[in-house]
Amino acid sequence: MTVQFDRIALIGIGLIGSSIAHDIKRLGLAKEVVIATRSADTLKRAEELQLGDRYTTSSAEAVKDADLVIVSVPVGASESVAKEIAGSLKPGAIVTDVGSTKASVIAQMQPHMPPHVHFIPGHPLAGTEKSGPDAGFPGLFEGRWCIFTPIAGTDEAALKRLRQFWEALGSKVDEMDPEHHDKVLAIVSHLPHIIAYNIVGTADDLEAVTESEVIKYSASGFRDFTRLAASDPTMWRDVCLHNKDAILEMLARFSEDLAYLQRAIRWGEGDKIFDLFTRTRSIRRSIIQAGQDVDAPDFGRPHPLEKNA
Ligand SMILES: NC(=O)C1=CN([C@@H]2O[C@H](COP(=O)(O)OP(=O)(O)OC[C@H]3O[C@@H](n4cnc5c(N)ncnc54)[C@H](O)[C@@H]3O)[C@@H](O)[C@H]2O)C=CC1
Ligand SMILES: O=C(O)C(=O)Cc1ccc(O)cc1
Repeated sequence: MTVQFDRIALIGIGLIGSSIAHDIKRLGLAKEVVIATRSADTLKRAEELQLGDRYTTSSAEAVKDADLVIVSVPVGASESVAKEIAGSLKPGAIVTDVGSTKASVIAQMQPHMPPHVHFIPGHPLAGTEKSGPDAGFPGLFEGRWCIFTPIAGTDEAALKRLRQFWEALGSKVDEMDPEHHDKVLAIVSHLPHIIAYNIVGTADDLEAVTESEVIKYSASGFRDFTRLAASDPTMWRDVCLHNKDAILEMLARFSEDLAYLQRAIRWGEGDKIFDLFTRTRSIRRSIIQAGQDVDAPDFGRPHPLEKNA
């Protein structure tokens, strides 16, 4: 693989930042990688893992002379990072992010971006329930989508360079309007996590009644929920607060549909229950037919390249 950038700055070095760092190194995509994160302990760990070439707790310091800046922090920290780096960005630099919500990240970052940089919001649809620099691994983005939500008038050459970067990591790149992205992700990613947090919380509340039965007899259905519900609380709190409207809209529909199912169960309406379950069963089949990898992490199993998979 050829070097694509002289200097890449990674702001935030958790699961996503460190996975990107592994791939940049593995594929030789940059001459130099500078890593910045807020906490000195996390930075020390990134250095021990040899994820980059230079390390600093100052995001402003890290972005100096960087051609590509990738912000991989919880979405609620986007504005503070944008403010911190704004004055140090190199003219012509590409600034991107990996946040799970897009309209809010744009609202937080865009006003601070100087006119001489190319700000291109992005979101790789790949991850796990783990967090921190030890959680990252090479190949996380292989075969997965990365969605860009570009701002109107974005320089085509900058878009192409960023697309080539993600493609080098093995991703398939798509473009979407940020509001549309947020609605789609609300139903396919944010609601499943919220439902998982909720059901595991309910089971935990019941535990006082059932003593240790919840854990002892937890079959695979419940175990799948516990994986999602083990995801990073800061990251997911921020997703909930920063995609509020789309999540509330999807939760309202979900509650209505749950009430329908609840009523069908109450009145013994087996046909209604059977019809719904038959329709949903075919969804997984159509995902497989569409060539999507149901064994990928988003479908509940460890990624084959993940440590301790
Ligand atoms: N975890 C996942 O599966 C996925 C996460 N994302 C998005 O990627 C972003 C990062 O998530 P993860 O890597 O999973 O989180 P993480 O919790 O593993 O890492 C977050 C990193 O950001 C740093 N950080 C927090 N606030 C900061 C600040 N103000 N300045 C500098 N560094 C700061 C933390 O020290 C840590 O290094 C989030 O926006 C998340 O929505 C996107 C796709 C998948
Ligand atoms: O671990 C899982 O199942 C995920 O769904 C990972 C994930 C979390 C957040 C994202 O924005 C994208 C992917």
